[in-house]
Amino acid sequence: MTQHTTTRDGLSVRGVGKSFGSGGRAVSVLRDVDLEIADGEFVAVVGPSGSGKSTLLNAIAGFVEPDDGEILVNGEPVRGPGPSRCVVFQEYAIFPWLSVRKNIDFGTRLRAWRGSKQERARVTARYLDMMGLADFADALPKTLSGGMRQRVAIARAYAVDPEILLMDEPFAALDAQTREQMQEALVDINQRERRTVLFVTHQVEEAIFLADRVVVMSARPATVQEIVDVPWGDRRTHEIKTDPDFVRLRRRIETLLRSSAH
Ligand SMILES: Nc1ncnc2c1ncn2[C@@H]1O[C@H](COP(=O)(O)OP(=O)(O)OP(=O)(O)O)[C@@H](O)[C@H]1O
Repeated sequence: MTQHTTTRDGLSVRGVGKSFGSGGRAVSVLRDVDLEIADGEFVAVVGPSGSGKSTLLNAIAGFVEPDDGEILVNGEPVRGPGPSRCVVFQEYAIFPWLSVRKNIDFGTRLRAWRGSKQERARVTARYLDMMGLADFADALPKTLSGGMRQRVAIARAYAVDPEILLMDEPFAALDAQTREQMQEALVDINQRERRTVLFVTHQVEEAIFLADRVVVMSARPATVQEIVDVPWGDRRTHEIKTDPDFVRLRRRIETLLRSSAH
């Protein structure tokens, strides 16, 4: 990857390309992907199935090394996984042997914590409360529903306080009703603790409901087809999903996706 000297808050993805395999079997997955996400912005990524959304997220996380281009977090090139980025996966990536409280407390341990033990306990209690987990603080993950486990994963990710939160279809395994509750919980925590978030989803409705901007990827090799602004700021309750402006935006993005899938 080429070196870059620009320093800027947030995430810069510049000219990123990635292929898997070699020779005649090489599959080009990402091509010339450019994306700038400002500090504190919530950006959703949608695209046809198999287009490379997870590959882009994994490249930003540092799990996948791009062949071309560069990725910068606050001006620092990404060279592998690191504490500036924290990933929330579809599967519940929380420690099964730790209680809910200890899982979240682990998040506060991961940051370069300078406060006292009592302060750390207060921070953990705040995240337990924010994600509606206070009554389950001493429970083990196996005793919780899928939605509650994802609440723990999200609370822990916010407690880690990385520069960027990367969420890869975190609600895909949940039933429709739980998914809506989780969307609201995420809106709520993010309105209180504004973070830089990149959120990959299949659902256009979810993307518009959560994000400040929606990045529409093309079919493979994926590139950024269009970036759509979502104009309703913090006005995000489920009623908005039936608002004519919401429906219009959803249809527009769905049409873009249909036109790019081949
Ligand atoms: N490590 C890998 N080795 C080989 N091929 C891979 C690897 N990771 C991803 N791919 C391929 O890259 C393509 C894009 O995959 P990716 O998971 O990034 O797409 P996606 O848009 O997130 O898919 P979906 O919408 O189905 O979740 C797929 O064809 C996949 O098989």
